[in-house]
Amino acid sequence: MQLDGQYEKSMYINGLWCNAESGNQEHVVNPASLNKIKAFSYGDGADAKKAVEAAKKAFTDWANLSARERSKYLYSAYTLMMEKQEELARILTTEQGKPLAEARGEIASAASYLQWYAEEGNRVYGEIIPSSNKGKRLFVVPQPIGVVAAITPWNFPSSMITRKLGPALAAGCTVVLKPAEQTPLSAIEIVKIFEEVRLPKGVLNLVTGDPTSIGQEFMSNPDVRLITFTGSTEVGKLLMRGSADTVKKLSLELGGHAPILVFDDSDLEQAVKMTIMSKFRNCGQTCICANRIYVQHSIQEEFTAKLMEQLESMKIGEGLDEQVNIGPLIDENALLKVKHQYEDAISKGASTALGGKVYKEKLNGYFFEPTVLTNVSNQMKVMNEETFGPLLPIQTFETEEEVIELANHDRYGLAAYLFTENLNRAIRVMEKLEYGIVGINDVFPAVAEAPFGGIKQSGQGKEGGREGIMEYLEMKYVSMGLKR
Ligand SMILES: NC(=O)C1=CN([C@@H]2O[C@H](COP(=O)(O)OP(=O)(O)OC[C@H]3O[C@@H](n4cnc5c(N)ncnc54)[C@H](OP(=O)(O)O)[C@@H]3O)[C@@H](O)[C@H]2O)C=CC1
Ligand SMILES: O=C(O)CCCC(=O)O
Repeated sequence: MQLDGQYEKSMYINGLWCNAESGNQEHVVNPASLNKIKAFSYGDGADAKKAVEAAKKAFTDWANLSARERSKYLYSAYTLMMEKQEELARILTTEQGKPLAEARGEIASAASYLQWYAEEGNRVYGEIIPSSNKGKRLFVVPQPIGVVAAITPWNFPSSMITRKLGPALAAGCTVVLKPAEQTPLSAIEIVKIFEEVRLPKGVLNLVTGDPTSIGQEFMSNPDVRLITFTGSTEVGKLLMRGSADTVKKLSLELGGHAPILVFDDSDLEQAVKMTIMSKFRNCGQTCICANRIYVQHSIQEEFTAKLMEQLESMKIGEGLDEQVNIGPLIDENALLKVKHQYEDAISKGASTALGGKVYKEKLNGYFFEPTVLTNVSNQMKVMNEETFGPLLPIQTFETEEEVIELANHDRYGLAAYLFTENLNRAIRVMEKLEYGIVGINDVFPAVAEAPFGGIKQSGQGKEGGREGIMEYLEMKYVSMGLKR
């Protein structure tokens, strides 16, 4: 795809690229330069309805293929995606802003979900239950749930899509995808890959446009049997409420507010390095990003000094520049949210150890300096709300019990991390953390082969791993009377 400001037909319904029925269009904006890079179709509920009809029509044939046959399409899509890694990474960086090295990593990660589910689709087993009645046989038969509506965010415009498409298609479901309006280009490219591997028409459909109207159609249409969503907790709740009337299954990957616990018996070099990687990758816009850092009091000075030393060398700028390691935030609202949390913390007594300003040097985009706050307390917004930006607050603690309490005192429960070299402490603390994912001396838990997902207001359901495909399956129970 040439990012040349031209118009891109971005709706793919029943195997055909098309415009929105309304004829409306919007632009994709590069968050680093604020240049308009491409126009795309801005559809609504009417387009979503057509897409659901197409997905419904395609369902029976797709579900009736053998898992092996479905797997071939996924495996070919994986191979093609890896062949196009560089091209796709550049598109991703241009519309989303993350540094190119991270974008390349995201494409590889996105492809890995297609590869892994191409394999896992072949291992969807049923069950035979020993019956208490000699005259009966009891079975459980897994079957695809039906038409799936997938709503995805802008922070990982490729991998959040394939994390849903991989297991859904492998299970035998058909899909209508609605990507974020900031990043439709990566979604278009993924659909083109499936078109190129000749996925049967209607199995994968794409609608771009008005989230409220498209979301309304997904929620009210009885033919949509599952909504799988990654995004904010607020929209997740709205989808839950709106899906009540049609009693849909929901798989929700929502906000997070991850704590990092650094104990005095940790490998400090490793803890500092990984804290930086967790907090500043994707400019802090990752739902499992470290949001609050708790450092044991006795090592706080040394930890902060080492952290600052490493942060000084970070380069802010446009992600296509290979030297850059911090790109822009996605839009103005995201920038204002970070600024607001920073000002709130300062007004309540925090000190700025580094950064603190909107970054404008020769750049038009939504840049904020990597920022470190010390003298931080529980009353500050940054310790209570998801930041989604490059703001790193450090609070100290004295005891294990105290920091577990601080970490768990939250409405979110997605990911938490701890650094310690003490095996007993690692297990003890891990077991007490009320989170769906715990990283011990590790901040990169998201892999295709493991179940990713939150508890509390961070969502329900899992993506990745054996559990990930279960979201897309119904377990049909069969009770059979036996004649002898
Ligand atoms: N868990 C995660 O990975 C993510 C968490 N977030 C959190 O959410 C905050 C806000 O980000 P934002 O992009 O606004 O997140 P949203 O939850 O608004 O967006 C995520 C997806 O939901 C869609 N959407 C928005 N409103 C509706 C609706 N009424 N019905 C159906 N779909 C809808 C969006 O479409 P559209 O783009 O067209 O608005 C997008 O595709 C972030 O600052 C962050 O805290 C955000 C993104 C990802
Ligand atoms: O922000 C998310 O929802 C997923 C993180 C993906 C990753 O770590 O690669």
